[in-house]
Amino acid sequence: MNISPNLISQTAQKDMRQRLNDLAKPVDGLGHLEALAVKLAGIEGTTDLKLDQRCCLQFAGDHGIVEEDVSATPKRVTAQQSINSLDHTTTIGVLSDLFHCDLKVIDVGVDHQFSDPRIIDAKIAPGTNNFLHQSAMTRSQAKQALQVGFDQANQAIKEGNNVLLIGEIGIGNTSSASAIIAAALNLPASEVVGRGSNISDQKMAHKLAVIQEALDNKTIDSSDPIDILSQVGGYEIGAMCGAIIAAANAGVPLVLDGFLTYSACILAQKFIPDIGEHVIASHSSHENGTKVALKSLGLKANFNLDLAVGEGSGAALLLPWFDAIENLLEKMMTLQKMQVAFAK
Ligand SMILES: O=C(O)c1ccc[n+]([C@@H]2O[C@H](COP(=O)([O-])O)[C@@H](O)[C@H]2O)c1
Ligand SMILES: Cc1cc2nc[nH]c2cc1C
Repeated sequence: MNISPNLISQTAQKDMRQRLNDLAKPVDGLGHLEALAVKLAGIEGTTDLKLDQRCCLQFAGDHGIVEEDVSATPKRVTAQQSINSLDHTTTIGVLSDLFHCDLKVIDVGVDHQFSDPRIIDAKIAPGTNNFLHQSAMTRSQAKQALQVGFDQANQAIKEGNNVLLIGEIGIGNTSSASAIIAAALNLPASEVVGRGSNISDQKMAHKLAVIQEALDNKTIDSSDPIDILSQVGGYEIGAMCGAIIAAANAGVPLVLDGFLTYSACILAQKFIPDIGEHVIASHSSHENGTKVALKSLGLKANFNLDLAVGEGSGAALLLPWFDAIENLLEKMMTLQKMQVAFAK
């Protein structure tokens, strides 16, 4: 996995501001859509944005920490929803159809032997170890997880996709993501642990205690993303981190989804400190640690619907905004043609 992020083009950003200012509307009239268009221009290095070939990479993995009763959901849902996504009956399955986005499901670490050939088999192990008592995975497995995501993203780009979305399915993974963010940012678990797939107050107190105990029992090098990933991570989270790095290298916009994708991006930030410049945030997740994670990445979410689904579903909901940007740039009348100049 080589790490050589494409430079963000300030020229393309400046040209995009100019192009937006010349559209038949008040200056800054398109508000946040304009900021999004400028960011996309910087990533792609052109004002001639290409946003029509989209692919969501949904990475799937199981988590040993579920033995500690930290989730509301049975573990087998990871495997079930992986198949359901391919049948287009999950949230991302429906939304990816609706918004013209290809969807790939990649098994990086599900505790199930799939016989469905539509699942991309990149299984490293049948789930992580319980990180309360052991390392979640070895350093070598952590590197493999990064490589899986890196390769899958590069493959999707090679196939002609000009926008990548990342998502996941992994029962128990909000525990892992919280521990990753706490370890990476040197924060107590209480600042990042949340309700995940909607646990009760009682279970929430227990989950918090489990994650804090796990962190207290480990010595994690907060500057080393492989150490963090191997001690408390998840295979699908590592893969998402690899996908983020590949997209940044290629200058292809990658849309983050919710909390799990933030944890992957915080790992990617250890490799590429300005990674927030290279990725697009979609929504602001319902999960507790959202604010602190997005702040650390220097990212502002574009919308907040209090989503807590994951799968890439929130990222897909940003796609109509991309359609809007592409169409407005292409079809709108210009002030120049109208011979309109604004009064100073
Ligand atoms: O994307 C989010 O922000 C998000 C927030 C809460 C839960 N989830 C989803 O719920 C699952 C993890 O929840 P849990 O309680 O099992 O840790 C996992 O499959 C995620 O996709 C996702
Ligand atoms: C049904 C269900 C679907 C999910 N998708 C992502 N996480 C999930 C958790 C549950 C419970």
